[in-house]
Amino acid sequence: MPPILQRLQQATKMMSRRKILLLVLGCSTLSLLIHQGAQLSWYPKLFPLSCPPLRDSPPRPKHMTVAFLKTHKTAGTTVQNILFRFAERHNLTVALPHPSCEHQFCYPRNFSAHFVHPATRPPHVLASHLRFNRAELARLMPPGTVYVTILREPAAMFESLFSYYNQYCPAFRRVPNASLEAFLRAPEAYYRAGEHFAMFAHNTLAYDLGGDNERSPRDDDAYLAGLIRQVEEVFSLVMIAEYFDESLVLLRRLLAWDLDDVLYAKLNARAASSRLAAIPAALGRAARAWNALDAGLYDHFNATFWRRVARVGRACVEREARELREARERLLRRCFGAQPVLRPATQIRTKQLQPWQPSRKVDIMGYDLPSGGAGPATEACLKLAMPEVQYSNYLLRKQKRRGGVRARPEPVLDNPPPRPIRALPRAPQVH
Ligand SMILES: Nc1ncnc2c1ncn2[C@@H]1O[C@H](COP(=O)(O)OS(=O)(=O)O)[C@@H](OP(=O)(O)O)[C@H]1O
Repeated sequence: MPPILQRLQQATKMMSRRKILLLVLGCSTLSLLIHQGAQLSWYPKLFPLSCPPLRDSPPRPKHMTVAFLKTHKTAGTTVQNILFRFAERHNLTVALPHPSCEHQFCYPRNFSAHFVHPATRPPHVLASHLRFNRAELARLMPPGTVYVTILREPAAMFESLFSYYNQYCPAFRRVPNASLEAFLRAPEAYYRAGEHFAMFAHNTLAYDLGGDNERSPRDDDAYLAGLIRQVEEVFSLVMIAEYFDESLVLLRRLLAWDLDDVLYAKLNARAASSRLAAIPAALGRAARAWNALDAGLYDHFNATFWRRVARVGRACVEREARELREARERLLRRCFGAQPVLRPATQIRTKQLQPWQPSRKVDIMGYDLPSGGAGPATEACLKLAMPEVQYSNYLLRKQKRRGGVRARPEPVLDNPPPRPIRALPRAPQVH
């Protein structure tokens, strides 16, 4: 072979060896990245890949006293269910409303410790609807109680309130064709401050937090600032419904709980047919303008939420949220079958799992146990999907038995609330 051809052949061999070498190098780097859990993340390399250790030295025990302010239509029932199950697993006492308050602490009245059933005092955990009253809660809850609440984007929240309370709230009932658009075009035409359940139609978050829902930040921005300050003084964590899993990561870190302690099934969700698929931008703006106090609260606490996430490490929070979602999916499959689906109450055979229905026009969904609920994990699965009304009744019965007050007559409240919102679930229609 002529020398020029020999040199060419050698050069080609060198090239392919270099290519192979490069290929091997590339593959091993990729597999290293995947095995380290970096998973080609979009986060800049500055963020830590693992979370800072949760447990301090000496290890912090799980925090056992929690007061959760359950605001309306903000995913609060799902959080309440997490807390109820935690309380049961750890043999804690849950504060529950006196029967004449229904399943809420005599909402919409200002909370009073008198609304708490005596068999559920002194409590470790409180998670039922109430209108916040700092002094009365401090009187009820043990020192060191951690206060937590949750907010939701005001336009989405208002759409949910409008649909859910359509038959209860006179301001909504007056609107022709139950049209959210008509209401938001001229809210003053339908709304009367001070009438029964008016708080469901105007700045519900501010009302639940103990504020004056008729104040407008446009006329009085100091009021909003003062309300924010009060919330910050009391609440160690304000969760955000849109970032539910991230909120649970912060919650479990705050309370030194395990990730398993905050697994959940989504509760109290409306069927797709009972909700607006998307809120048009103009409607969203109108909802925020009408609920300007709530919008101000949400914007502030949404910003502080993300600052807090950044302090823990955004990549770390996202990673834990991902772990939580994976564990939650496994749990749902174990409990509700290979393809766990939310179903309307009419398709739920297990009575204890039928969610309360606010009206014939709104479908609230729930889970059902497969094959009539046979299997070892049944009890835990039942509780995981148990709606608020059934779970509150169950806990009250259990705690009364524990306290030995079964035979005693219920103490009567001198001034019970006007009308309960939640009675028993609507009976399912048989097809
Ligand atoms: N995990 C999670 N993440 C995001 N959103 C969730 C979650 N769980 C419940 N939801 C939604 O929260 C709405 C029900 O809120 P509440 O349980 O607080 O309602 S209530 O005031 O107790 O009646 C209800 O909203 P709408 O469906 O828009 O009405 C639920 O779908």
